[in-house]
Amino acid sequence: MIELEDVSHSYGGAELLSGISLRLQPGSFHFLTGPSGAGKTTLLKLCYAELRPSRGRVRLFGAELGRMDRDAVARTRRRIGVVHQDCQFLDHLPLAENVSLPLLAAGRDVAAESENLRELLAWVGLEAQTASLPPQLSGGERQRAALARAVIMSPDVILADEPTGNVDWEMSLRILQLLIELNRMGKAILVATHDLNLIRTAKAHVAARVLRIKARQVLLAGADL
Ligand SMILES: Nc1ncnc2c1ncn2[C@@H]1O[C@H](COP(=O)(O)OP(=O)(O)OP(=O)(O)O)[C@@H](O)[C@H]1O
Repeated sequence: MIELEDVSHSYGGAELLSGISLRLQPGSFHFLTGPSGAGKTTLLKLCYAELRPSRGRVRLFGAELGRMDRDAVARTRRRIGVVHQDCQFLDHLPLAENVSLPLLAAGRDVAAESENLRELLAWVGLEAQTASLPPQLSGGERQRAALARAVIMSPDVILADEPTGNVDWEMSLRILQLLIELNRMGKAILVATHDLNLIRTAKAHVAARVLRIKARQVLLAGADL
């Protein structure tokens, strides 16, 4: 679904990621870990074509990114749901409208999908907060809203950047459970996280691979994690 082949990325001439090869297949579950500043967010951005690599090839659903025009990239990105590290909501719009923004951006009839939206918000446990503005939400509520927004287009792949960054352990487990449910529906999941306890807990429930960024490379972590 998403394939990186010998990909490198530089910011301002300094190479951050070097010769990365990675393949996210349907139904796979990956964690991506590594020290702060190692390039986890950058790698996710390469996976959803927010960034183009300085070198190497990115293939999305079989099509080579370098050969896609802007429309094709936009269409392809709808198949990838992203949970951003800082959630990125529009603070003046109620939660339900924020979550349905991807539908609007794709030109879909939001009113016709209100039942799906209601079900999705119930699934993440936010049915009582639909009219709340983002600044009125707790960290855990924001993270679950970000997850709902990431999946509203029924993507095939979900990329989550520190989805449990600012929440307590109980809420981390709840968010993990939602990601595991999505994986059981057949979606490929990639979660960038610092939280090794979260990874260990997940591995008891799902066959997850752990990738670690070290010295500009991505390595498959051992079973000791
Ligand atoms: N647009 C940019 N221009 C220049 N440098 C950047 C840019 N984006 C990120 N960087 C730098 O690249 C490095 C990696 O950043 P990135 O956000 O990918 O790391 P990360 O592993 O996700 O970090 P964290 O765990 O702290 O979120 C950092 O040193 C950062 O300052």
